[in-house]
Amino acid sequence: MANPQPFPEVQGGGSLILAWQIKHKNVLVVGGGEVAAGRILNLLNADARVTVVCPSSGLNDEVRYRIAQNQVSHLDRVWLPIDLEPEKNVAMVLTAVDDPEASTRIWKYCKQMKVPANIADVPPECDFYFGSVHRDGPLQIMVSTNGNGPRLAAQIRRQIGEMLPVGTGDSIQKVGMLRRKLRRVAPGKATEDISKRMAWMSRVCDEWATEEFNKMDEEDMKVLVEGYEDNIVRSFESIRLGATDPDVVWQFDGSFGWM
Ligand SMILES: C[C@@]1(CC(=O)O)C2=NC(=C\c3[nH]c(c(CCC(=O)O)c3CC(=O)O)Cc3[nH]c(c(CC(=O)O)c3CCC(=O)O)/C=C3\N/C(=C\2)[C@@H](CCC(=O)O)[C@]3(C)CC(=O)O)/[C@H]1CCC(=O)O
Ligand SMILES: NC(=O)c1ccc[n+]([C@@H]2O[C@H](COP(=O)([O-])OP(=O)(O)OC[C@H]3O[C@@H](n4cnc5c(N)ncnc54)[C@H](O)[C@@H]3O)[C@@H](O)[C@H]2O)c1
Repeated sequence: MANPQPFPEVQGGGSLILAWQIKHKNVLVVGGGEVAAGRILNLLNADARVTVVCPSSGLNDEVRYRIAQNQVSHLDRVWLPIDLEPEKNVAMVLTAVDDPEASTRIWKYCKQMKVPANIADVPPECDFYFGSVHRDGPLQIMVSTNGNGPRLAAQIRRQIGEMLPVGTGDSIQKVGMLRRKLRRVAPGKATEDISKRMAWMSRVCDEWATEEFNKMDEEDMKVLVEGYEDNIVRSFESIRLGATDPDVVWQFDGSFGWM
């Protein structure tokens, strides 16, 4: 039966998928094996400040490399409650250890100290799950199966990645540059300024193809933003052809380019 309400239907049982801004915050990773190595890479990609607590004898090559490169700090021992002292300002704990009792101890202590934690492999001891992430510059797509099939999540993530046109990340980067340029040109903070900026930017995103953003250079951006005050969104084609009327895509001058 069709949904009688005009509002989206609630589908409980999912996760709240967010993009956690962990940049420059302290994260404690317990364990230094293969799973820890994957988690550390995710954290470094998000500019977190990472401390790994793990006896040297247990480090795998990748974690050892991150430590040697000073990409992460290292405590050469097993986890201790002092690792979560309030002055250490730990924003998040990730454990990837092969000792379930230690894992549960760490989880309970994290709850006592009110620090969000993920205990790899133990869903009931996770404030949040990891997902499989496709990364292309500023673009991140996370696939979660909500604990049903992590390996399938990785397969789906690969399929999604293969579907996307080459250069999608670069196109998004350009949109980011355009939005920053627009806010420099029109920095207003009043509600009507924000509404106008958002409406114009939404039109640009709807009217321009992703590949056109990819090709857009500094000069194109400048010309496009010049239309902002008058609420004009010129097409990529008209900008490249140098036409001034936004509705005139191309005016034939009879020259076929010979004059
Ligand atoms: C996505 C990914 C991210 C990452 O880890 O970074 C991730 N697991 C990955 C791989 C993977 N994990 C496991 C296998 C072996 C094959 C298999 O069992 O399927 C493989 C495949 C492999 O190794 O190839 C074993 C496993 N995993 C969990 C349990 C416990 C359980 O299910 O109860 C068991 C043991 C089951 C048992 O005892 O038999 C639990 C979790 N694993 C999650 C995330 C969370 C749910 C995410 C979701 O559902 O989408 C959740 C709930 C908690 C968490 O850990 O955050 C990463 C792929 C990254 C990538 O490659 O892109
Ligand atoms: N969720 C997932 O994606 C996923 C996938 C595969 C495995 N796992 C599970 O994650 C855990 C880790 O897997 P792995 O392959 O990295 O194992 P691993 O054996 O390679 O690494 C375990 C690490 O934990 C360290 N360690 C053990 N006790 C410790 C303690 N008290 N304090 C600090 N460090 C300690 C060891 O020295 C070692 O570095 C296992 O429980 C595994 O079953 C999870």
